[in-house]
Amino acid sequence: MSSKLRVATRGSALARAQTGHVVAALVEATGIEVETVIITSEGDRSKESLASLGGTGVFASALREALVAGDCDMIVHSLKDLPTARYDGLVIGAVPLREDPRDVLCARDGLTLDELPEGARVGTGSPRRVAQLLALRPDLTVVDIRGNVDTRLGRVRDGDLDAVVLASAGLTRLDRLDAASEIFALDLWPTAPGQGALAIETREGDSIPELLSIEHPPTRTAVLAERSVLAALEAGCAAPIGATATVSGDELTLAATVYQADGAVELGCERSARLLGDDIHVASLLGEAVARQLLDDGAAELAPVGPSADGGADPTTAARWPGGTE
Ligand SMILES: NCc1[nH]cc(CCC(=O)O)c1CC(=O)O
Repeated sequence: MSSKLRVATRGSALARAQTGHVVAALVEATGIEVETVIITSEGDRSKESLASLGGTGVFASALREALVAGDCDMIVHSLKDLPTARYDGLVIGAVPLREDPRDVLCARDGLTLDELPEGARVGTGSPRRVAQLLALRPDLTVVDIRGNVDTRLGRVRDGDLDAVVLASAGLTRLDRLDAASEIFALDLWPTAPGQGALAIETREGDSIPELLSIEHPPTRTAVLAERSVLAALEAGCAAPIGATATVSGDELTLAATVYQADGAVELGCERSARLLGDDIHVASLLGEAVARQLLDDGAAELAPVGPSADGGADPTTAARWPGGTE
């Protein structure tokens, strides 16, 4: 690799902030020179729903094409937005220490979920968050919203919504965690596989030793277990699934929950495994075991997951499951 690294990112404030943190850490640890390249994708430009743009990966594909073409050496992604399927010729070159994986409520007047008035309007574009909100507060009016973090917070500030649900990690990276009025505990409110974590994607076969300085193996192991559930359920980033894994000593624990779209029914499964050398292998096996248990318990009947879910082409599935994303 040349002595200068070119790091690509989406242009949103959140993407630029998280890339800035990665670049600062790389420079501080290794002294290497880093250039940041901003790439605008169809997902950033379009106001269409993400499902109509092709769903999973609309943000990642323009960046990945640039990486494959050699226009940059690495990409900084939000791990939860990265499709689980392998992309030919690319690998996850580093996974840094994860930020807080929890979701938060950002409500007017500092209100908590319990304190929101009956029928309050709460914005989110994520089917998981819709189901979680309705499971706890079936009376709420959930409003499908898109846009960056600032736009979403603006709709509460302007009085158009009573609250929005956002990731703590994104707010922290934008220095806006002050907008949070309640933090949801993970055992009550598991979040998206990979939430709070970043993925540094590189070309397979490239050697970039500087990345070792920001790699955090327990985070890689945990997010791999979470993503392995998603992959084994054959679900995408828009599926109403929460998954949370933690590494404590040599023990990996994974809890996953699949929701019915309206939050009226949910299925959970939690398992642990000992990490004995090949962490990556253990993590993917644990994810598969949890997914198999969820399918045995009827996950495919609750949500469009598993081999019978064909990506929304079935009109009954599409009707049950409005497009959206995390
Ligand atoms: N798809 C949007 C997105 N992708 C990553 C984050 C937050 C940061 C993270 O989870 O790493 C967000 C915003 C949100 O969900 O509130």
